[in-house]
Amino acid sequence: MESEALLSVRDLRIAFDGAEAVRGLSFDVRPREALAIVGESGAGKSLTARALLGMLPRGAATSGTIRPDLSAHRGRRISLVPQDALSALSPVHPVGDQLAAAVRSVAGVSRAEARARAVAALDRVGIPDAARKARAYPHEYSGGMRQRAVIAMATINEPEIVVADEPTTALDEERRDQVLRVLAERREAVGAALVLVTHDMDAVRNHADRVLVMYAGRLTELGPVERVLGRPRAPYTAGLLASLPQHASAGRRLPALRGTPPAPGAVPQGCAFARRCPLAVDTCHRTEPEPRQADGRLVACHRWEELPHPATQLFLQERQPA
Ligand SMILES: Nc1ncnc2c1ncn2[C@@H]1O[C@H](COP(=O)(O)OP(=O)(O)OP(=O)(O)O)[C@@H](O)[C@H]1O
Repeated sequence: MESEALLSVRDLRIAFDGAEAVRGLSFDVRPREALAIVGESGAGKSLTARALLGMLPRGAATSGTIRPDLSAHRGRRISLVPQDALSALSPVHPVGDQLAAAVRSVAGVSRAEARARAVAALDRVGIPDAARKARAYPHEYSGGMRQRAVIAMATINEPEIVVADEPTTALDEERRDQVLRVLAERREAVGAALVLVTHDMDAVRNHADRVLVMYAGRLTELGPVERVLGRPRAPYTAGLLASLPQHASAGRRLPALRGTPPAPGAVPQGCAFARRCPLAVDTCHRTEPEPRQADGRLVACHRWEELPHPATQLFLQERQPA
């Protein structure tokens, strides 16, 4: 496994004022794979993604290792597609100039050549009339087009890894899949791996090879998408999937995870999910489970063998009054 890693994260910890938001996370990113990171708000997904880029917020204290360290090669070997395209583009320069500048920051090419590459890159992400649009400013683009331009920017220098942090959250539903398809197409064309932070399980199903499920700053489950989503082994993953709208039906309540995740610095002893877990026993409240290999994935749960399949009912019953 080590030898196939493009990037290895080991025992990553990220804390603010002593409160750990990421608590000992280890995983690999493999060449050309699409790795999705999912979990409820506050799980530490964005921090993890940004740590790969060396773009953590001020005040973050980190330990552990990320190898190789690509933070000095941002825009070349590793690039970011953020949630908000406007934060990735300068408002005061035409989009084509920004792409051309990105090209010239790595390749010793003429202005004309950089410009031609910028236009071609915009064309490839489906910007109509790319030569003209290259002269326009970001505010003259629609939201979906801006996000495509950012994808063009993030892939123009053929990086090894593209990190996309909720890249479609700001878009309407119709545009989301289009933008994800463009992202998949471009990163495949340049041979880059993708790390995709998302809340959208359809995006995971349609666009990722493996999925890392995070809870309270830790790995809960990590493995191939079809295995993990098809038959989750961690109760948390099962609860997350059970909470999706497709499990609601006439006259039935939507199954749901009770409660909320613990805040950094207030994580209880034992498994951080135990208080919300329908399968928790004493051990779960005492000892934090370490990730281990089980059924073709990594799972951090003392009770993974007891989880029924499908587990939806387990979460539905939890919500019903006694
Ligand atoms: N700049 C910061 N200062 C202090 N604490 C922070 C900061 N950024 C993040 N945190 C803490 O780390 C936790 C995890 O943040 P992160 O952005 O990684 O969550 P996330 O899983 O990406 O959530 P979301 O899905 O809402 O984006 C936050 O809930 C917060 O407690």
